[in-house]
Amino acid sequence: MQDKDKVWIFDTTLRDGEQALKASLTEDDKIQLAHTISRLNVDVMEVGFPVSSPADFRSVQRIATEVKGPIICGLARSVAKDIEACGEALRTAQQSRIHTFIATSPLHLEHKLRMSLDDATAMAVKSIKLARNYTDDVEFSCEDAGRTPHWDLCKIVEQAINAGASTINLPDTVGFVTPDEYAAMIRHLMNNVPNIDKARLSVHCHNDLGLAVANSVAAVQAGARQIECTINGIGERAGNCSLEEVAMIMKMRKDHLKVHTDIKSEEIYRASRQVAKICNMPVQPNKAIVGENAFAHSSGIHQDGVLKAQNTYEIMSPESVGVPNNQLNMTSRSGRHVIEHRLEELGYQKADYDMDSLYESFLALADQKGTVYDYDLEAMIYLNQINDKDEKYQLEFVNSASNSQSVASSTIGMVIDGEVKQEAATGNGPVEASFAAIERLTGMSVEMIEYNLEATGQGASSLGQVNIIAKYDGRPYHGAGIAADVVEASVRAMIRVYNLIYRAQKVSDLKQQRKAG
Ligand SMILES: CC(=O)SCCNC(=O)CCNC(=O)[C@H](O)C(C)(C)COP(=O)(O)OP(=O)(O)OC[C@H]1O[C@@H](n2cnc3c(N)ncnc32)[C@H](O)[C@@H]1OP(=O)(O)O
Ligand SMILES: CC(C)C(=O)C(=O)O
Repeated sequence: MQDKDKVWIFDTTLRDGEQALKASLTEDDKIQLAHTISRLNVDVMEVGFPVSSPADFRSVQRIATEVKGPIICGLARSVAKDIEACGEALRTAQQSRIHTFIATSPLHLEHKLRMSLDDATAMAVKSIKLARNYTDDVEFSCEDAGRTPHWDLCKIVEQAINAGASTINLPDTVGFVTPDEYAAMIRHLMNNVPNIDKARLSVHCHNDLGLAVANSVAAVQAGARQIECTINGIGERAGNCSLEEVAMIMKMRKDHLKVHTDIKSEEIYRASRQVAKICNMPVQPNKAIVGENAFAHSSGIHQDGVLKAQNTYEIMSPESVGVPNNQLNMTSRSGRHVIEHRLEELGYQKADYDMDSLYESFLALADQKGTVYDYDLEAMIYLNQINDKDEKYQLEFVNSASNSQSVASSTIGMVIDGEVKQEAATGNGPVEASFAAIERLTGMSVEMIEYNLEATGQGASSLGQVNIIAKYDGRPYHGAGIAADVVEASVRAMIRVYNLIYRAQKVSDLKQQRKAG
């Protein structure tokens, strides 16, 4: 018995998503991503366009052999050689689908394909029949359906279903239509194609006007039961409908939409991080569901609300999408409640500090540097003021050398407690060599958690900004450095980290003394 309220999730991260990447993914990258996507419990996974290159053919073939669970799908134009390559690449899959397509809009027919709708229909029918020799599961897409007259869609879709297609996809290829128009198109087909009950209707939306998710939801409300989407919304141009967003909309608004998916939402965050990393496509911080700020609260009124009842400002729990916890960022927009809460978590009682004066120092520091971290809070309690000018470690000079034929070397000069000292070290690159020299100078070794380099400005006047998160004794420290030279910017960021560690050690000594006394 078919579950009429289930919306199939068709992931196309490795096909449409991959089309948008600057650097190609290796076969191993694709296998790794395919396993991750299958853990999400998607229904179908489109993993490539086998005819397009020998490497794509091989990776589809490997995924078909190695990845179990979802239906493995490949894309093919409505031409015999594409279908044959696709069928061959998918041969070893437990369940396979051939997805074939042809454009149907007057614009694409006239200028791109240079043929009539009847000719395109004949090619589609022939291809679907050929595809059925390889698998019973054939999907047909009317490319640019969003700009195709509805009655034209009806004609080709009816014939495609008669030829053996069991999924009919109506893509808004260029992200042009609005949700009400898209819903009307779905309804038109449902009401006017006589054999429509023999196929599942699918949607594939692009995000050129930022409507991919809204259009997909509108189509589901109108009766579509498959959404094509990608993790983090990656894809051609402005991308595709984002998998995590539609999956969570269906989950969080089941009360209203009355449909569901089989997505294991707790796997979303891991998948998003992996796609961002392997595809080298960072996620914008304010991206819904998976952005760095999606579960971060930065203003006092929100933080106070969340501390009193999490759902005041969180419509879903971070754990439900696999994010370990929410974040209460301490900034100049924070209030006293969150500071008190954080200090309580760190083991402090109200009697340990005077909130009014602490809050004053907090605001001054937050205005100056943005985010205030735990070690800053503790330093405010134990040290009357945080004066960055007389820090323990100060950079005197960086002298690094690197070339493509040998290891890099670096000599760092630092003023430590007023005395100039220098050390040299080697490494795989000048940054690594510099960090090794700093380690020698300070006698302390840190564990690098994150290293981020960004260029600010353009051309000759551009600056490198380096942000580092490094752990020492189990605690993360954040350092930033800016300089025209990226090695120097890295060194400055790392020295900042060492100064914070030194300050935290001083605080810890004072803590011990206070306890003892
Ligand atoms: C909307 C989408 O995302 S569709 C998928 C887009 N993905 C890709 O294009 C990635 C894979 N593509 C490729 O590797 C190559 O473009 C190939 C192998 C498919 C074709 O390469 P080439 O033969 O060199 O052709 P090229 O890409 O320059 O042009 C496309 C040809 O396919 C035709 N074509 C386009 N779509 C279709 C279709 N659905 N069915 C049949 N023919 C089509 C075009 O009209 C053009 O034909 P022409 O050479 O007779 O003018
Ligand atoms: C091939 C189809 C499904 C497509 O990618 C599009 O129309 O955007």
